[in-house]
Amino acid sequence: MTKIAFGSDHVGYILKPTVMKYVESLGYETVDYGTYSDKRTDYPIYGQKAAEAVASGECDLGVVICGTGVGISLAANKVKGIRAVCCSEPYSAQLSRQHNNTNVLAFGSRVVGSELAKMIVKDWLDADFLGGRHERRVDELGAIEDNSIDEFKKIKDSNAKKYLD
Ligand SMILES: O=C(CO)[C@H](O)[C@H](O)[C@H](O)COP(=O)(O)O
Repeated sequence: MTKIAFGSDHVGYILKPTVMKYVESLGYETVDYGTYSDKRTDYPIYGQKAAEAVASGECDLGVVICGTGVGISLAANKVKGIRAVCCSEPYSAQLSRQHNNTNVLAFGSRVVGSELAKMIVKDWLDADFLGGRHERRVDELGAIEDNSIDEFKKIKDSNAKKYLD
């Protein structure tokens, strides 16, 4: 069963249980990496926890929530191997999976209500990475992260079959 890591700060905590319950109703397993109350705390802590669960393979994907989604998405993206998207509508969520192979979704409980949050999560989870030319670009993101972009460009310029699209 696909396992989804959840993380939030105190503001995202307001929306998190509703979204977790909905994701479970879709047939996914969920794991809550905190925070576990509305006591003021800091989003980087929980963005990192959820992102590391995805990066390590402990979970398959992650959903992180703060006030706007911005701060906690920034935190998640600091973890190697994480491609976190912050969005407030389903279209970007879907395309972020199809084109960018995102593995963490972020949004803000001060920005979206529970019903729109459910739509965003469902469209994100339902979408699949399209590969092809998009794979080259995602690999390029990884090369930047690994500080190996020069090596990557050699592979790309060699017209490696993988990147002919
Ligand atoms: O919404 C945010 C901007 O990214 C943060 O993630 C926090 O949720 C927000 O800054 C918390 O604000 P508070 O005034 O400390 O409750």
